[in-house]
Amino acid sequence: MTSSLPLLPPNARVFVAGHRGLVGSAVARRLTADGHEVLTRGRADLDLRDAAATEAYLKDVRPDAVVLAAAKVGGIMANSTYPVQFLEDNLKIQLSVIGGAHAAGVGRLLFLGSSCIYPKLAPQPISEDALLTGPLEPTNEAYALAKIAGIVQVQSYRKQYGASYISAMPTNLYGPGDNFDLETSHVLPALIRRFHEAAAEGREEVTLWGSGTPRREFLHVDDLAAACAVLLNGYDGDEPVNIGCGDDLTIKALAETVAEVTGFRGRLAWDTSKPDGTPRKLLDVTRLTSLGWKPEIGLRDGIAATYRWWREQG
Ligand SMILES: NC(=O)C1=CN([C@@H]2O[C@H](COP(=O)(O)OP(=O)(O)OC[C@H]3O[C@@H](n4cnc5c(N)ncnc54)[C@H](OP(=O)(O)O)[C@@H]3O)[C@@H](O)[C@H]2O)C=CC1
Ligand SMILES: C[C@H]1O[C@H](OP(=O)(O)OP(=O)(O)OC[C@H]2O[C@@H](n3cnc4c(=O)[nH]c(N)nc43)[C@H](O)[C@@H]2O)[C@@H](O)[C@@H](O)C1=O
Repeated sequence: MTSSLPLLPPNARVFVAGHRGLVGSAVARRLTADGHEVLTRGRADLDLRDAAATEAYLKDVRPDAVVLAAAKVGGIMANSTYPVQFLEDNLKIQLSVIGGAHAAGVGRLLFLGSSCIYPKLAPQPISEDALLTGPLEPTNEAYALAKIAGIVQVQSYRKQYGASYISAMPTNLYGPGDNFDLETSHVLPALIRRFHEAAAEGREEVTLWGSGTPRREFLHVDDLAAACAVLLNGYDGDEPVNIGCGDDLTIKALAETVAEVTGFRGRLAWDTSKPDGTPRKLLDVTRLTSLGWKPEIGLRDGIAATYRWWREQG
């Protein structure tokens, strides 16, 4: 269901959970630019796995809306190495924040899931109704199940209490504020770092994970934040909404683009002892684009801007 009314009032007070992360920081920038007041709380002051503390905080500040961008997040190796934390931390954060928002009378909430919630071999591009139609990708099953529970939690608050809570499923994201740790990061920041360091050290070969054949769709986080604003203002339906750019490429093609941007001229090698993950997960974004959103940052420009940002961090 869509609405012609702005579902988020002007100058709304919005609690962005996870405001220091890739997504939360971009959403906070966007909402601030749109004239809203962004409320934040660092993890040292509020561990969002603590349901009582989270509810007390939300009852104290009583925001008009909540964006749930706090989560235990990581790339393929982190997901497959630490399934306990990816399952339990995410379930706890979701129970605390979504339940706490309802207890505090918060009228509007946006929950962020991920494209990995869909079956490993879902038909491409993946539409929202592919959810729960087949087995999940094993490297991120624990994380995906936690996120699926979050979607059902949102739908349950809608059904039982009429809450105006919604879910969005972003594709692979990148941009300023990303995690560049080689063990835990997603592929795009890992490639930027690997190629930058190899070029700086004059190395002739860089080894990447897997076979290079899986396909991924990448969206700049500022485009994601714009999509979140569109959804907060104009979408109030039970079904999650996919957020992606509508185009994908192989990891090998991504690597060639990142190598070009970072000035690495050497060879690529592939460590096939590392997992490939799902072969493809291109999202069908018809539902979102029908609300008037479209991506504005092309992949090469986005990678170049992210590379500049990362170098500026020292
Ligand atoms: N990155 C991606 O490619 C994609 C991300 N998403 C979704 O977007 C959302 C945000 O991801 P992203 O920004 O990339 O992740 P980040 O790791 O960059 O940010 C996560 C944020 O959550 C906070 N956080 C984690 N655990 C707790 C806790 N127990 N208490 C308080 N704060 C906590 C972190 O705090 P601190 O800074 O203190 O660590 C951090 O600010 C997630 O739901 C993720 O599933 C979906 C698809 C793709
Ligand atoms: C957003 C999404 O992110 C994760 O799923 P993923 O897309 O499979 O993750 P990824 O970005 O880590 O890898 C993408 C591809 O790239 C290859 N690859 C090559 N070289 C490196 C490398 O150096 N690092 C990494 N991380 N990957 C590499 C890697 O082998 C894989 O084939 C899940 O957390 C999932 O839960 C989720 O939601």
